[in-house]
Amino acid sequence: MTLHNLNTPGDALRDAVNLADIEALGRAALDRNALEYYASGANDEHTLRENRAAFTRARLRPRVLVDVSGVDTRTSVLGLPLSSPIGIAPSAFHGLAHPDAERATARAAHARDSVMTLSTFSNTPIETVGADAQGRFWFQLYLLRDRAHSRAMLDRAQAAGARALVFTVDAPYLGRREVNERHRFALPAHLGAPNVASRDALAQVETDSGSQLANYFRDLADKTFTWHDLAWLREQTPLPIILKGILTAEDAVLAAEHGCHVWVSNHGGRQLDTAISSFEALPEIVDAVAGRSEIYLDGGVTRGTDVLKAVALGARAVFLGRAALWGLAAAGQNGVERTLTLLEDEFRLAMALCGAARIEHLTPALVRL
Ligand SMILES: Cc1cc2nc3c(=O)[nH]c(=O)nc-3n(C[C@H](O)[C@H](O)[C@H](O)COP(=O)(O)O)c2cc1C
Ligand SMILES: CCCCC(=O)C(=O)O
Repeated sequence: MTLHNLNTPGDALRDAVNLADIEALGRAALDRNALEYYASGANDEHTLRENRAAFTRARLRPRVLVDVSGVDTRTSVLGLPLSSPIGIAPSAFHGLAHPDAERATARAAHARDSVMTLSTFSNTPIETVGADAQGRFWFQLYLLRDRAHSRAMLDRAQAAGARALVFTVDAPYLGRREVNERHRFALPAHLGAPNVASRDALAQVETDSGSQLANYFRDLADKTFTWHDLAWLREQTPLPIILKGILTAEDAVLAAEHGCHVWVSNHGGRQLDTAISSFEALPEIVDAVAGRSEIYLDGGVTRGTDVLKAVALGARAVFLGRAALWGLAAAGQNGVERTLTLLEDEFRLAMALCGAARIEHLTPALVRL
């Protein structure tokens, strides 16, 4: 196994005491093109900031004099055991962060008993990542206008050991990340999107105006898909389906009625600016789903107390978008592992200080919104 530690000395990674320290290391390792792609949100980035602010506003109501000599953070998602309710959200193009790209992320997820969600737009083919993740991965689908191609990706994902299909529903078009428009974000020539297109096809995408990615995605993605079409998707794969990008009780009810699990997300503030934070959307969704489906959340999770608050309010697990990317940029597999470990340790301590020794003890009474 190659371990590239290109930019961050091992000491600096070891000395990182929180995810903000790792973010600083990750940012320092990236060039402007990659950094702006990872960091940006849509338009004025209100939702991007609000995802964090909402967690901070919520206050904890800790219980005391509980035996917390042994705190157990373990849980499961769709039957897959996890060391803690922390997974990795799908993000495109891990090759911008590190030469080991998605392979490093997958190995980290496996090593830490977590789960990685592999983006349709990975720089590494599904099969390679599947081998590294050893069953600890879900596949994220962007439905392409070419349905046969979409179907083929689902078959490949299942054959590679994916345990669920994460169907992203908040991005018929990409949101406008203005800094990417201004600086014409483009995928470097050495990286491809092998699940989706040949390098030649990518090279032909117009780069003279705006973000190459937004231009490319506009032609590729299916924008016609509705709730009625979910029956079609259901027929294409036996995997459990998770709808990623749900923000309202109304849509959560529809998701549950269609037999889907619910991933509460505003895409890290990259799609509809001023959309509600995922943490604030969570309670009405938990109420509406009423136990019919599993509920996950992403957006702004960087502290153990964030994990605790989301789980207390009914999320089965939370997922890391940028936090995982900063770890990957900082030090490849080691960096992602360190990110997961630090957050899990913070979560364990937060549980202990809340008087909760088991995941089942995390209830809404611990949180004042
Ligand atoms: C650089 C980047 C690329 C992303 N690519 C995808 C993607 O390919 N598919 C997808 O469903 N979501 C994608 N997302 C959204 C993430 O899955 C997730 O919803 C979001 O990053 C969570 O917010 P956080 O970054 O604050 O943790 C991407 C996010 C970022 C930052
Ligand atoms: C065409 C890849 C889209 C990736 C994505 O979802 C994002 O940049 O937020």
